[in-house]
Amino acid sequence: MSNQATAITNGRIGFLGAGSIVEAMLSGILKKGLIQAERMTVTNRNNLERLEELATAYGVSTSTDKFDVARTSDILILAIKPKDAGEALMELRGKVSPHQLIISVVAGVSTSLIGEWLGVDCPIIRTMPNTSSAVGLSATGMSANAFVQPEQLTLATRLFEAIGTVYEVAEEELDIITGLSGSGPAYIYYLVEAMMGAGATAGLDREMARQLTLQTVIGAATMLLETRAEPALLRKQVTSPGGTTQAGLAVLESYQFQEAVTAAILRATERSREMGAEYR
Ligand SMILES: NC(=O)C1=CN([C@@H]2O[C@H](COP(=O)(O)OP(=O)(O)OC[C@H]3O[C@@H](n4cnc5c(N)ncnc54)[C@H](OP(=O)(O)O)[C@@H]3O)[C@@H](O)[C@H]2O)C=CC1
Ligand SMILES: O=C(O)[C@@H]1CCC=N1
Repeated sequence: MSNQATAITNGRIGFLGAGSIVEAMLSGILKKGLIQAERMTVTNRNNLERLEELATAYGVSTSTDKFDVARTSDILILAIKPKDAGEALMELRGKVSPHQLIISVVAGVSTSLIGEWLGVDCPIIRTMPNTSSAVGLSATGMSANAFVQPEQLTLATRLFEAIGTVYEVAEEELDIITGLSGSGPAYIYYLVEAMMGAGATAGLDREMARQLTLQTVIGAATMLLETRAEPALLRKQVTSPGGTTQAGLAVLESYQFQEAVTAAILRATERSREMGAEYR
C-alpha cells in the first residue's frame, strides 16, 4: 500500500469470482492504495491454483468458503459469469444481511433479479467496468437500487474512481454501456491486431509495427481528449484530397466499417439484455 494512501473503508471487501475482471480491479485498487490487500478476500468455485496466483501477485486474502466470505464482507463484489449467478446467489440466500453492500459487475443481470436470488432487500449497486481497470483507465457505468444510502454510493464511486472514470446512469442504460465500453476494449484490440498485422504483412518489423500502431492509437485518443474536436473533423484533417488516407478510408467504407462497428455494439447491447432474461 502506498504511503499516501487513505483507506476508503475500514471494512472488508469480498470478491465472489476470481477471473480477469477481478484481477484488473485488484490491481487498480492496490495501485491506488485504496484498501489494504489483506482486507480483500477473493473466492471462486474450485480453482485453487488461481486463488494462490492472486494471493502471491497481490497479497490479498483468499478463501474456499464463499459462505464465510459472503457473511464477513461489508462489501461483496459479485464477479461471476451471468450463467453462474443464479445458482451461486440462490445458495447465498439467507447468508447476506441488509447491512451489507452488494456491488455487481455481472453483465445483463438487474439489481432486482440479484435481490430476488439473494432473497433480501439489500443495497445493490450494479456496475459495468472494463478490463482497463488494471491501469486505472476503466470507463465504468453505475446504478444503485432504492436501498442504497448516499454514503454507500459515494464509497462505491470512490472505489471505481480508483480504477477509472465513473458515470452514474439509469439502470436500463447499463446494457448499452456493457455493449459499448464494457466490451469496448476488445474492439480496440481487434483493430490494433489488424493494424499491426497489416504493417508486418506490408514489410515492417513486427515490433516496429506494434510500436507505431500503439503510438497512433494513443495519439488519436489524446487528440480527441485534449482538443475536444469531433472525431469526424479530426479524421478530415488527416485526409488529404486524393491522398493515402482517402484511399484507405474508401476501402473501409467498401467493407461498411461504420455499419459493422454500429451493428457490433448494438448486438452486444442486445446480448446483455438477453443474458438478463435468459438466466432469470
Ligand atoms: N472480462 C471483462 O472484460 C468484464 C467482465 N465483466 C463481468 O464480470 C463477470 C466475470 O467475468 P470474468 O472475470 O471475465 O470471468 P472469468 O470466467 O474470468 O471468471 C469467473 C469467475 O467466477 C468464478 N465462479 C463461477 N461460479 C462461481 C460460484 N458459484 N461461486 C464462486 N465463484 C464462482 C470462477 O471460478 P472457477 O474458476 O473456480 O470456476 C471464476 O473465478 C461476468 O459477469 C462479466 O459479465 C464485467 C466487465 C468487464
Ligand atoms: O463479454 C462479456 O460478456 C463481458 C461483459 C463486458 C465485457 N466482458
